[in-house]
Amino acid sequence: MEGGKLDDWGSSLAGLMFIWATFQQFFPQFLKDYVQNLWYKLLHYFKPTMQITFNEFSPGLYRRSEAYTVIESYLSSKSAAKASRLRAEIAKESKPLVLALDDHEYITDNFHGVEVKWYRGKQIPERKTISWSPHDADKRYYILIFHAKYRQIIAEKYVNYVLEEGRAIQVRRRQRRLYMNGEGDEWNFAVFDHPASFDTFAMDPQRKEQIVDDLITFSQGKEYYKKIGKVWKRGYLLYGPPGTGKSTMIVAMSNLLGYDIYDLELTTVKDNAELKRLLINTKSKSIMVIEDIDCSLGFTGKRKKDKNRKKGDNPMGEKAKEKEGEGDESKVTLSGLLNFIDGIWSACAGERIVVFTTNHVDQLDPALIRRGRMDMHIKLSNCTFGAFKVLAKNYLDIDSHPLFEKIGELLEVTEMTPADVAENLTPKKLGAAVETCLEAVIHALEIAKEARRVKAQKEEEEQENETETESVPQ
Ligand SMILES: Nc1ncnc2c1ncn2[C@@H]1O[C@H](COP(=O)(O)OP(=O)(O)OP(=O)(O)O)[C@@H](O)[C@H]1O
Ligand SMILES: [Mg+2]
Repeated sequence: MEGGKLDDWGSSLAGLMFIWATFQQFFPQFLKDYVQNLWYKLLHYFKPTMQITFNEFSPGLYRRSEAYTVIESYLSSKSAAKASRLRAEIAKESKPLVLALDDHEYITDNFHGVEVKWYRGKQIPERKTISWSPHDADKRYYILIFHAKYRQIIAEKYVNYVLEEGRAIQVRRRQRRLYMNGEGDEWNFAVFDHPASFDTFAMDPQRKEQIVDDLITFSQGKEYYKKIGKVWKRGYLLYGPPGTGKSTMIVAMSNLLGYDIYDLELTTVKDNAELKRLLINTKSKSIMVIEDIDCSLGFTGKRKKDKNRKKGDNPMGEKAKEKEGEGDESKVTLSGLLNFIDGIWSACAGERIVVFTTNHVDQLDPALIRRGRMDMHIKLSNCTFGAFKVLAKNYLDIDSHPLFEKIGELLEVTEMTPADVAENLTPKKLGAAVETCLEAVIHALEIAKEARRVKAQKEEEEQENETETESVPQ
């Protein structure tokens, strides 16, 4: 038989098989098995196809198979455009419906020019008694059908591609979680839906772009990290005065990459062993956050080389020293924390970001923030004119205004955090005019400018007094 004819026959048979699959539930099991076997033999004779089945439940396992759920997510992204019968599901509260392939339906997909077919089947077990076991429920499966000559590319590359894409879709759709450590080595979590994003984050646009690029490069760097032999993780140190957006940026990072956040409260961690157990209990695609690292804990033990430090030479600053005196609330040591960040155990869940925040970067032990541990140091500063424009767009939906010039001038000579500017931009009455909000910012900036002038004058006077006292002979 000619190749083309053979293919036509094969396609017709494949079509018949799908019709059979739709009605098979009305026939006894032995007949179903027999017909199915015959079908595949005939199909293979006319068109040398291959197929891979992915079952919903693997024998002996009560959980749905991961491959099945990942394939389901992948196919749902294709189904809306290609399949004719769809199921509608709600993936996340207040999010649009997800359309997925219906039972006994198939769609085609294309991978580098190779056409494959996916079929979603359902097996209905013969029920004699009522049962709650998932093993006795309808069992579904996906069959991937392709021409035998593409065996290598499909089995080796396409299947992996589908699994990776499917996982990425799952991450985008899932509800983000904010984990907190409580008693012992358990994490408690809350579902997390914070709207902060890099689009609305106020900072110098170029620096912002660098940070976003860095994060995206990291999240797509699986192969790169493997190639250079490094654990797939990256550290960011966010530092700057209170109210400059450190915590907000962490949320923006999580929303950008779809990662969960683990907010680690070091002061409640008993010792290094507990810290290690907490680490093991985390999942990948996450951001591990330690806020205010400078006052998170007083280290009761130090790394060997630290033993020679003089008393009072505590690397973690005054607050840490106070804590050290408070007894043995937490016995986590600096070396315990360093191990946590990049010891052998840190590799237990790849694709992880570690973020430290601090208001006093100069008080941190250099070992803690050296490159390799904290790869990118991000300084968050008082509001610049560029940052103000982002806030004005967020809060008042304006790109320009005659009052902008005055605000720009004032921002150059005085300091105000983005948090304060944002508060002044917030309309205090429903329907408040844009001018009123901008004038509130100008007013606040003028007060800050005056306060700064008075402070500078006072300092100058004090200095003059000191100089005079020094020059008066005793
Ligand atoms: N750069 C910014 N862009 C947009 N909003 C900001 C920015 N900085 C601060 N804000 C606003 O100010 C509020 C306080 O900011 P945030 O809590 O992120 O500051 P922080 O640097 O973490 O302060 P702290 O050091 O006190 O923890 C946020 O709710 C946010 O709305
Ligand atoms: Mg904060």
